[in-house]
Amino acid sequence: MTDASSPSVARVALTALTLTDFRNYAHLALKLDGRSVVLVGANGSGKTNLLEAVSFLSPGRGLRRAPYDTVARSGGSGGWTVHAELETASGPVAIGTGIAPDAGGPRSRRIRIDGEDASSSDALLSHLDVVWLTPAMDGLFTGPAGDRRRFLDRLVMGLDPAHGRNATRYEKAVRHRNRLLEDPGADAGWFDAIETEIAQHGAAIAAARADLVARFRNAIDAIPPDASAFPRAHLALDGDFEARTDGADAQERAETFRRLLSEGRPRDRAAGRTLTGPHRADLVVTHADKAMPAAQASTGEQKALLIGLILAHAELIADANRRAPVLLLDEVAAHLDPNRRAALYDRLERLGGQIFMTGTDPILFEAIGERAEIFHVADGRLAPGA
Ligand SMILES: Nc1ncnc2c1ncn2[C@@H]1O[C@H](COP(=O)(O)OP(=O)(O)OP(=O)(O)O)[C@@H](O)[C@H]1O
Repeated sequence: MTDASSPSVARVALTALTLTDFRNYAHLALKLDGRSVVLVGANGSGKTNLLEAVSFLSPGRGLRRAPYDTVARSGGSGGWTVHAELETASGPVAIGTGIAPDAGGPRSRRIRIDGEDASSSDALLSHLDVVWLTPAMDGLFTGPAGDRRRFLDRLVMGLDPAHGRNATRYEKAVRHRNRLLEDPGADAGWFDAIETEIAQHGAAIAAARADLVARFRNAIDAIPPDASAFPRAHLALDGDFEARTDGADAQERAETFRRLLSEGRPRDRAAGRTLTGPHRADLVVTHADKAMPAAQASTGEQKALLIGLILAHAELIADANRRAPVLLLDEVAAHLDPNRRAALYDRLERLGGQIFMTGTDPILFEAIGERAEIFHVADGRLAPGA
């Protein structure tokens, strides 16, 4: 794999972060020197909340998948803001997001870039990529397929910003068809129209996912098995639609999907929902070094696999976008023995991006040395030093 810290990979770093009424932060004005950031503090002090604020600098609902109104501080105005100054290869960029106190619902947030309103949060991807790993992802390999699909779609979005928009349109069209399935008077022409739309978006989604899986495999296979402190993961897609369209080109995929939908109307009507398509796919993760399903690995192995997967993904983004992502690692260091921690910090240094890391004990971060700024977090406030 290309060493992401080569000069042609740009670095993006937050140099300031300002929060108002975000979770347990009434007001935070943080100046950063651009190095990585370590947050040390007791449980419930606000470490994950700060990472979550940074995750809102990318499209979507952040690392907790929280409805936008729920991150507003209890007892605050009802609105919230996150503002960041970025140092990028093309100069400084100011990014802001948030909701107003009277936003009236959880569905949308405002995005501002250099003082101008952006029409979509996808615009953030022009300036930075944010990748995260949190304890909430620990059950990814054994939990519901929907979690793995969402995870996969985030991976895809790191390389293909249009994917999120496609997925939203696709899901909307599938919901529309599901309503038609429940309507005994629904006209065949209405089905034809919505199925054509579903097939177009669905084929694009399946193609983008298949492309990510293939690129991921190439990147993973380029790492010699004993060259990483973390196990290597292989990804594969599993699903009825995926199996029937494996290797097909875009037009064949869309045509096959449209036919499957059309033929499946009686079955789907009986089920009350659309039973074929990318919304039913699963992401299969394998421990490549042991040729074993990730779901069968031990708890510690699953965590190590997940770390390896996220690192490989961050490296893939750096390689593809020629820009190292900002990486948020929540409570990762605590799971590693000192050798693996040191290996992690070295690999992060090679990645070349700004990393935000959390932990309850400063000893976890001793091996980082001068590569990071350390802050102590207590009760929604930050102070320099551990
Ligand atoms: N909307 C909100 N308004 C005010 N406080 C909130 C809000 N949401 C969460 N909190 C508070 O934030 C605190 C949790 O912060 P956070 O999850 O960042 O902790 P942490 O430092 O990561 O802890 P841990 O080490 O346990 O993961 C809790 O005390 C919680 O009550």
